[in-house]
Amino acid sequence: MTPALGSAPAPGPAPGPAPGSAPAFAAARLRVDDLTVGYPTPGGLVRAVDGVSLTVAPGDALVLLGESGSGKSTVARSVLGLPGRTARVTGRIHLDGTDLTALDERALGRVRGRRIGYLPQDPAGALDPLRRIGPQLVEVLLRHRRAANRRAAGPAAAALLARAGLPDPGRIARSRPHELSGGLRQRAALALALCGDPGLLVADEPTTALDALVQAEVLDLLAALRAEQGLALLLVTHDLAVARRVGGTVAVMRAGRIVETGPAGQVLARPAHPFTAALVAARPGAGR
Ligand SMILES: Nc1ncnc2c1ncn2[C@@H]1O[C@H](COP(=O)(O)OP(=O)(O)OP(=O)(O)O)[C@@H](O)[C@H]1O
Repeated sequence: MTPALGSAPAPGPAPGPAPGSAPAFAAARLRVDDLTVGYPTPGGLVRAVDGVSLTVAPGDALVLLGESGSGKSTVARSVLGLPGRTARVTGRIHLDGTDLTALDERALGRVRGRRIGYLPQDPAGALDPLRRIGPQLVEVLLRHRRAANRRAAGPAAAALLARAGLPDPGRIARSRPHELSGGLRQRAALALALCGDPGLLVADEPTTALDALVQAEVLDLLAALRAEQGLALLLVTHDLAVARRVGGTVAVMRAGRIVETGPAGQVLARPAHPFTAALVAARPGAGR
């Protein structure tokens, strides 16, 4: 991970220079510059994201860490080109040099799924509950032209399930989502997210619904995909233990801004910003 860029500091005591706040990495897979997202409400414009800049290089991870309502998911949804119909968005989002903010909805649709994979918290949001897993994967593989025909797509789907760490891919392919445990379902959702062979995976609280052991397995799988395939990972979490396990760079968000950014071990062990220190103090042990 390149050092991510921090945004303007939040109100409060000056934290000093944030660890790792170096210039943007030229070869960043994802580069977000001065992103601001507002939503009109009867009471005025709510600024969900306020001047966020960050980079994620191939094989690296950036964890957006913060409490509920700090704007993490809005950053993730904006990268996916889905900030919401009423959103007022300014700033730039570049993926491998392409300015996503300049694309129309049709072109963005091609980027989503193919160049950016999405792993939601709840696999039910990704998987059709009525259909078997295998045909769902086959359909997406064909749509993304990752398989020449249905006959070739079957083995490709099985390979994806294996790549997502699923034992006995044949059985999983024949299963419907409700027949699987939560951990297996999340891995199947990951296989679906990988169908387009994306360079970037956006994962929003991907392990929050899982028990600790399965959570660790899924996070380790994401680490393996980064290491082995150069997948870039943008992961949203409110959980310090998750941020610690993912490693890479942590960007701490508060009230729409990044208040501190740097290597996970450093930020969580020796927070420079009082807000990060308070987060760490509230969860003793999670940062270590
Ligand atoms: N479509 C929308 N319309 C109006 N306000 C929105 C919309 N989406 C998000 N917000 C507001 O933006 C702020 C940030 O929300 P966001 O979901 O990004 O936070 P978060 O850090 O991901 O929190 P959580 O973990 O609870 O989802 C909140 O105040 C939220 O109410």
